[in-house]
Amino acid sequence: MTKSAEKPAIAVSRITRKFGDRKVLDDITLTVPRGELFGLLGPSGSGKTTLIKLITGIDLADAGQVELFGEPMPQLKMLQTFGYMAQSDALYQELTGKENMVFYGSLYGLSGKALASRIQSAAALVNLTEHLDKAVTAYSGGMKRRLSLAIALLHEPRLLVLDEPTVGIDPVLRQAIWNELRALAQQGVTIIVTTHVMDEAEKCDRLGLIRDGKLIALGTPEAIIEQAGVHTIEEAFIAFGSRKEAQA
Ligand SMILES: Nc1ncnc2c1ncn2[C@@H]1O[C@H](COP(=O)(O)OP(=O)(O)OP(=O)(O)O)[C@@H](O)[C@H]1O
Repeated sequence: MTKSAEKPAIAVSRITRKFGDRKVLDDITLTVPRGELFGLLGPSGSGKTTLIKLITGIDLADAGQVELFGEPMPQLKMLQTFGYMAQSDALYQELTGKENMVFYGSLYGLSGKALASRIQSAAALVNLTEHLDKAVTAYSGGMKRRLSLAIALLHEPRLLVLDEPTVGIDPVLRQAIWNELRALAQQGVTIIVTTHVMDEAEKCDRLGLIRDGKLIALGTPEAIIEQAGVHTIEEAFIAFGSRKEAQA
């Protein structure tokens, strides 16, 4: 076994990111072991997307380090390692769903039968098979999100980085997608997912609660609830948030 084979999927250490004088992320340390379904929960503007961008190497921290599978980020060769679903869909509107998938699949070096078969299974997973030949302009918001998720899954990455993947997706499909994420994690895929939906947070193996750029709690949903002495994640979030304010 090589040294990096023992390393966690994600290791974020002492990350700070400033925009102007404002610390949008403040000294965040976080480790996600391989095969974990990890949720980053926080209100709008708390820093979730910024942290996700630092993990993928799209953005650079002012201080601290990110490693994926033991490799320092950013690194071009690591692009093959993960599938990334951004908060806003990066889709070619005038192309069909399938053409978008062919384009992104070829960026990952997929072609021929392997690409066709991956497109088929990723599209089936998000229930888009019947819509693959329509132009993306004709897709609803939820369909675009589903296509983005299918694209993130195309090259069967061992890490999935998903920024609010279920926004605009109906409850039935949302449930199906979470079941699939769980199944992927069981197969050893590591998943980091941002959400501000409490019932989604409860489906994660572990959660990081983020508020004003600070990690205010970290643990399994049950442990976080217990530690806060409350009954729900929502109540725990409020409890940890007010403790932090009192400390400040
Ligand atoms: N490029 C930028 N320049 C200046 N400020 C930024 C930039 N990107 C993000 N911010 C600010 O950083 C803060 C955190 O933003 P971020 O997008 O990470 O939050 P979030 O938790 O993902 O929110 P949401 O759930 O609404 O997407 C916000 O106040 C945002 O306005």
